[in-house]
Amino acid sequence: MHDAVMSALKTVNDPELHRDLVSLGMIERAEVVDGVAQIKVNLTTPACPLKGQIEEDVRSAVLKVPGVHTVQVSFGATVRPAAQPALPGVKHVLLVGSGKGGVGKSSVAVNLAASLARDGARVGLLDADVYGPSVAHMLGQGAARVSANADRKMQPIEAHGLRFISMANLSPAGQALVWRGPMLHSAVQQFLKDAAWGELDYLIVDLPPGTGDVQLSLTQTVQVTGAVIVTTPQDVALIDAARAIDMFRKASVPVLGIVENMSYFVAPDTGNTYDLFGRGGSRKLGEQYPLLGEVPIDLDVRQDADAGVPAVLAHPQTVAAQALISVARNLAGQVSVLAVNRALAQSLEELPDQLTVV
Ligand SMILES: Nc1ncnc2c1ncn2[C@@H]1O[C@H](COP(=O)(O)OP(=O)(O)OP(=O)(O)O)[C@@H](O)[C@H]1O
Repeated sequence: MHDAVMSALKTVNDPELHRDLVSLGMIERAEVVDGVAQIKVNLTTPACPLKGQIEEDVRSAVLKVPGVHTVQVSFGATVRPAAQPALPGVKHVLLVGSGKGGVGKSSVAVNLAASLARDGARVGLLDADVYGPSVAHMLGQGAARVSANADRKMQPIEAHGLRFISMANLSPAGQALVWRGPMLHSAVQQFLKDAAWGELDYLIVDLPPGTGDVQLSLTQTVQVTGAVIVTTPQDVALIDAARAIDMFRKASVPVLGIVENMSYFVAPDTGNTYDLFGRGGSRKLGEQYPLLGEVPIDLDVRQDADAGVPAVLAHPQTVAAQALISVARNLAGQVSVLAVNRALAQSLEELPDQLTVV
């Protein structure tokens, strides 16, 4: 019976990875007792965007096995690391960048991090927007101060199920930073390497807007899995977003997708939708970059940020929060695809050596 169930599961493909669940090592348990099959699928991310579809496909495949009348599907998740871990204990470093300031990059970074943590991932958030650090404020921790632990490492602050570090928690409130490139480089290095991040599935980095020293320094300091570009849909923002994409391309950082923020506005009184800045404009950036989602302008996103609770936690049912949750899941899906494909490519590279040994 077990063999028959495994054969049935071999016909189910992960919709994003395009390989079957058995070869991908995603079947953690497959048991049948008195006609009841219990299947536990170990997803490649707890924020899997296609969990529902996988559940349906597993159920219908296993129901075809003679003698099975009920299928119970449960899920676990283990995030697959990049070929080389970014930092000790950190599986993926994901950069959130933008060409221009004010497009909602920090809001997206904070909500992405909170959404991934809400789905069960271990998440860190590094506010590398050293000139305008807003992450601490958006997480309601503007007054908190970073302390050193027993190993004299910076201890990230915990809030809303994630860990974060921001320059705002190091420098006295309200003081501007007047630092030159090399100092910024070393500050970012310290945030990354001298902080006790612990075990993380994703370390989200909120970059300063544009294409400057901090961005370059980060891509050179650690093995980054990929970058997300946040833009608004109007042409002036897209021109700068294209520049940011080009910077990542030159630094060999894969662009995992685009987030179109302030994409449209739904009037709360009439329900009418207005495309204030020309919704869908980010498609002009090119077909090769997945559009991770379109986030509308929403009063809650701004008010929740000012109240220190990310909208995906404070008002998860609103259209904007749902869009942000879906952006986070689509991003997690892209990361899984990249990690699994890299692991496969690596195992293929190793194959000739193994054959020689045999
Ligand atoms: N979808 C949205 N709906 C409503 N308000 C938003 C939305 N996205 C961002 N905002 C608001 O717009 C303002 C700017 O957002 P945010 O600070 O995230 O932008 P940014 O791109 O990180 O800016 P900078 O690069 O200058 O740091 C904030 O007040 C934020 O609350």
